[in-house]
Amino acid sequence: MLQQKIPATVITGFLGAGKTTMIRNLLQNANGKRIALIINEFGDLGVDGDVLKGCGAETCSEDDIIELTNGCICCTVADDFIPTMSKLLERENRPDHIVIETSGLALPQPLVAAFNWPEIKTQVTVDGVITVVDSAAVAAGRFADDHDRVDALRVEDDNLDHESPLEELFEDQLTAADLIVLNKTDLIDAAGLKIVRDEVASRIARKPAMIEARNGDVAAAVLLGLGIGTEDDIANRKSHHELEHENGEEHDHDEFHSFVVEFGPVADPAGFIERLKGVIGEHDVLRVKGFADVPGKPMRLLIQAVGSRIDQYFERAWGPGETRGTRLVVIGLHDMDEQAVRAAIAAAV
Ligand SMILES: Nc1nc2c(ncn2[C@@H]2O[C@H](COP(=O)(O)OP(=O)(O)OP(=O)(O)O)[C@@H](O)[C@H]2O)c(=O)[nH]1
Repeated sequence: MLQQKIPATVITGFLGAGKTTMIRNLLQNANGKRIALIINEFGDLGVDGDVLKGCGAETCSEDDIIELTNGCICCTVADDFIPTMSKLLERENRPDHIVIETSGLALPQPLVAAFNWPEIKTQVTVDGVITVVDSAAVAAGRFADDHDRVDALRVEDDNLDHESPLEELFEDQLTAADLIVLNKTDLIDAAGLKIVRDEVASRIARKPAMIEARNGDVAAAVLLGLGIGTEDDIANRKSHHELEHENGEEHDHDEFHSFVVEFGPVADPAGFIERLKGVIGEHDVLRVKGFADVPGKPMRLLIQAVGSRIDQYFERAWGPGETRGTRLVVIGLHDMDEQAVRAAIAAAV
């Protein structure tokens, strides 16, 4: 008997838009559907996987959460993604649905195109691509505000054929979408939301549905079961890179840079967060996430910075064999001064 294809939902969106938060919600209201999750992160700390493993949803056990940390999924399709999918499909206990969280810097197009590879196409179909948008960041002009800077760089470097890397990625992720989730609407008012809707609509020729959300709280029935089969249409949703390099030049992430800072205990977390905010603002850091060791506290402190907005909460107890320590991933544009940021964070502790 021919097995039914397993639907796979691709969740994309820029750094910190709320992908992991939405997936966490999804796992907790998946109505008994068994979900396998493939998570890809930029920066190799595996924070998202940790956050999701800790969510305790019965519909997705730790075995069902697979982390791909060898770089952005769009660049490691052949080496990483296809073998992972093949292994998943060989399992006796196949999932009802596969959810893939791309890194915030990934282009969804090569990933979706991989579903046309023969070994995958017969068994899985892309249920839909969902693009999560940080509405507050869009309203603040985050993806459109550095035209001057890019123009200045272009004067310095004739080879620069890109628009702003943030803007380009934002458009590429929207271009791939079957459904757009305008997240973080709690941070803006009605006028801001109108700006976001107009801005998003102006970036894409197709008109996928747009829904609004807070903390990624969207019913599973809305996210899963779109039934689009996006792999058949992905050639019509080309990224800037594909349009510019039809000759097959490799795509890379040279526009962005990430590193991990590690240090000891943070005795004054409130003060540290405040000072970290300053460092982020001064050096235009895009994203910081990781865990801190707060002396006297049995739990580790999760730190999540998106631009200079920082969330923090005690996430889970340090394990018995686990070495306490503070480890943060820092992500910025390629010209971020790593040594200066390292020194500034060290001074902020
Ligand atoms: N105020 C507010 N914060 C949110 C909302 N959704 C997510 N966040 C916060 O935004 C931060 C980033 O959320 P994540 O879900 O980790 O974002 P992500 O897209 O998975 O991030 P990357 O994997 O780094 O690309 C976290 O601190 C979340 O708690 C929202 O609707 N409103």
